[in-house]
Amino acid sequence: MSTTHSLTVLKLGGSLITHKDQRETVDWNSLDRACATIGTFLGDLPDEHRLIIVHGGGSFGHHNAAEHGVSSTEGSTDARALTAIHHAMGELNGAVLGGLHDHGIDALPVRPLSVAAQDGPLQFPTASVEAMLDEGFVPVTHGDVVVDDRKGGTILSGDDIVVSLARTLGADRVGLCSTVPGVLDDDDAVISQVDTYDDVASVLGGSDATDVTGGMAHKVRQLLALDAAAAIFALDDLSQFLEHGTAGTVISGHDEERSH
Ligand SMILES: Nc1ncnc2c1ncn2[C@@H]1O[C@H](COP(=O)(O)OP(=O)(O)OP(=O)(O)O)[C@@H](O)[C@H]1O
Ligand SMILES: C=C(C)CCOP(=O)(O)O
Repeated sequence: MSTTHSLTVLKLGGSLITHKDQRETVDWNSLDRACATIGTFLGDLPDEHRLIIVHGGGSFGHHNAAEHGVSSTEGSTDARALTAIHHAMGELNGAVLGGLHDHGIDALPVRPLSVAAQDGPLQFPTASVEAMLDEGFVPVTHGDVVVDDRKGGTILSGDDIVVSLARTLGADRVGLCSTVPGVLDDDDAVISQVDTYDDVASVLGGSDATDVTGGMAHKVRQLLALDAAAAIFALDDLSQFLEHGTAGTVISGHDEERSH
């Protein structure tokens, strides 16, 4: 892909676009607000700016995966169960695509189970994503089931896909939009910058809701392993992130040793 294009990888968190504590329930209001904000931004964009959207599982993926005992570390060889989890993620992907289309965004689905493999490191081929970007589409991919070396199928977090795509395609901006305004300290104040995992290890937890991929601690670990600066923020700051590339908590630096 030509390096003259600026690329943003944005994750819409499952906590944001679903009611994570209610099985398979889309948060239509938040989803529509996010899509409207993205639509406004893309409407103002010069042609050379490109966007990839990744979404999480929320009450679609995590509930299904937990019921079947599948997580990012616990695999299953039950094809019916793995298909059910993948199917639930497809329903949520359809809702996200619909919301984006409603706001004039030329979004197309990319289903990870069909293209990715967890063979030690994640293998996520990008030919289809790059072709979509080249043709002016917005690829929309998501956390999913992935076939994992010697484990059957495990759960691939959208956060891992963000990092993989950002690294492979050399993203300029990386953002995770969730329900929290950033990484919070013990007093619930937003920590503006994180440079090492140890800086924030004591305040990091999982997710308040059912979550099989590790919640906030996993996000920070993953983003620290990325060369590009990344941001974690809430919906109110989505517009600022899209326009300026920073919002909420900025995670910077290549803290690879501590990120594994
Ligand atoms: N120090 C912290 N600061 C902010 N949130 C934290 C912290 N520690 C744990 N959390 C939890 O992390 C959650 C966000 O992670 P979660 O994985 O639910 O987000 P998401 O990406 O929107 O959802 P999904 O994983 O379904 O895509 C918050 O709702 C909060 O419960
Ligand atoms: C639980 C499934 C299937 C996807 C998890 O993706 P995440 O919500 O980004 O961690």
